[in-house]
Amino acid sequence: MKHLVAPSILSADFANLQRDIEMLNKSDADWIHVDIMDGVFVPNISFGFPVVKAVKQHALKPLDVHLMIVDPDRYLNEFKEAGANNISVHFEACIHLHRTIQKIKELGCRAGVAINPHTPIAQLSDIVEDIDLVCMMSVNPGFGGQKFIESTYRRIRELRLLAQDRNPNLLIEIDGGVNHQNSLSLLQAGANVLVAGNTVFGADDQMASIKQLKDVSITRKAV
Ligand SMILES: O=C(CO)[C@H](O)[C@H](O)COP(=O)(O)O
Repeated sequence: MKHLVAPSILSADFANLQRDIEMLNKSDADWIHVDIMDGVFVPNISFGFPVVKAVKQHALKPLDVHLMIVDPDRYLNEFKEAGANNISVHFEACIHLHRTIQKIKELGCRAGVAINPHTPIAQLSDIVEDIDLVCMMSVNPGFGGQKFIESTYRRIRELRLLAQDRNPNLLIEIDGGVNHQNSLSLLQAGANVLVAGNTVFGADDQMASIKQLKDVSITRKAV
């Protein structure tokens, strides 16, 4: 399968959000990545339901919602109603992760688990067959524009190996510090979804930057 590109609107111009969503509609982007931060799970607050609903009104592409919030079960219905197509919850924020994943699926969304850079990949061993995607953090969550953490390559390979028997179609999404220098290596390691904030919205030609991420082509290495 051709990899997917999901620009993160955390780096968009919030004063011109409709313009930026319309740019994404016309671009080669596959999903629109939407970061929700509560100021508790991460040291930053982004935006909530009214903004997600407003984005949904203009978006022609699926909303890939990444919940960086504690106890996300409280808000799954609301995010579905606001327009989420994919919902990822943090491994570190869920006490009953299996139940949370079942709930996301019952809502008709793709179910994802996001994992912090310090959390061992092996912790996903007993949930990997129940999920559609892993949002692998390649920075510490909370802010756009951070430096990519190099151990991510090893972690992608480890996750691909873990998933190969139990969920070979698992989507491995890399979130944080993705750019035109590391995109090929990430795909070669086994990722198949690239999230990019600053690389897209910080570019002079944003649509060209998305196209460049989308056009990376690989011969996949055996894991
Ligand atoms: O989840 C996130 C931060 O917690 C963002 O999606 C991520 O940082 C993307 O921004 P950039 O590509 O600029 O690093």
